[in-house]
Amino acid sequence: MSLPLVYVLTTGGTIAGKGDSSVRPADYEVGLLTGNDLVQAIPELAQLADTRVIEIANIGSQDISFGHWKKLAETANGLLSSKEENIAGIVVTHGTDTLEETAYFLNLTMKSDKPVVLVGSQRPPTAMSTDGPYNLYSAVRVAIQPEAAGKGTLVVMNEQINAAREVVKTSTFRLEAFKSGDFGLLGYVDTDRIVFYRAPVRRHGNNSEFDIKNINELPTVHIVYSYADAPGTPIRDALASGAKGVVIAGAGAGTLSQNEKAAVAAYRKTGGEAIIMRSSRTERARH
Ligand SMILES: NC(=O)C[C@H](N)C(=O)O
Repeated sequence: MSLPLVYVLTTGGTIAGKGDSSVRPADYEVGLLTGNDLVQAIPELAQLADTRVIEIANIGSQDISFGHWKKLAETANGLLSSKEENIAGIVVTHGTDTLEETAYFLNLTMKSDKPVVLVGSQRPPTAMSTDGPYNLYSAVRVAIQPEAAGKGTLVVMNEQINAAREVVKTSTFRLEAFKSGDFGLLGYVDTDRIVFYRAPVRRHGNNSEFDIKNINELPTVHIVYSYADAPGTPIRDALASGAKGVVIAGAGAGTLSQNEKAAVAAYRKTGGEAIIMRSSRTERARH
């Protein structure tokens, strides 16, 4: 019997990093190992799946841009709808710093219910007790799991499965880096089985909001973080730079300082058309 086919799309990050010392897991450079290096370092994968690698980039995830997202989304959609190859699922390796943003972008643009699983690591493969290879092995296990289909883009790290719509990085260096706030994780990757406890019901997969083919650029939207007595300068500068929108992460339920309110009011008087949204910096804003 043939093994399920999984494409591994690689973008870089710590999971593809290299350091000089195995006992200093935070000292390394990202993006030095190729996609093939990552897969070949895990011979056990050959018993699980037929894995094929496509390198999208090899960079730190702070440098991921819209161009990478477009290429990732189009590549993944193309592969998943292929008539020639029966693909079980897709794994995307990624730096953890902005992994949640790429995961959410794919959640909004995938046109297939087959699993798309993002994975990264907190320690490079050269570190003692690296989490990279086991996270990647776990991600491939989830990508070939029939139950993982229809749950939107997933993030698998540290034996946990989270939904792209909800997950955020909550720790700079600890292995349990990703959490899904109020909603919690979707399931676990255990050694003997993969267990799901819940499924996201918001739009994704075949029913996702956007068609990437029609999107060639994203409007510039600045995010301004508010605090007590915050000046209005960042809001004024963002609007003066021609941004299409400004999202203010206000305090509490979205309150602004006097200076920020004045900056917004002054802009309104100019008749400018930028959209200004008040959001909240609290961790548990109304969803
Ligand atoms: N753990 C990581 O992958 C962090 C790294 N700076 C990145 O996001 O590329």
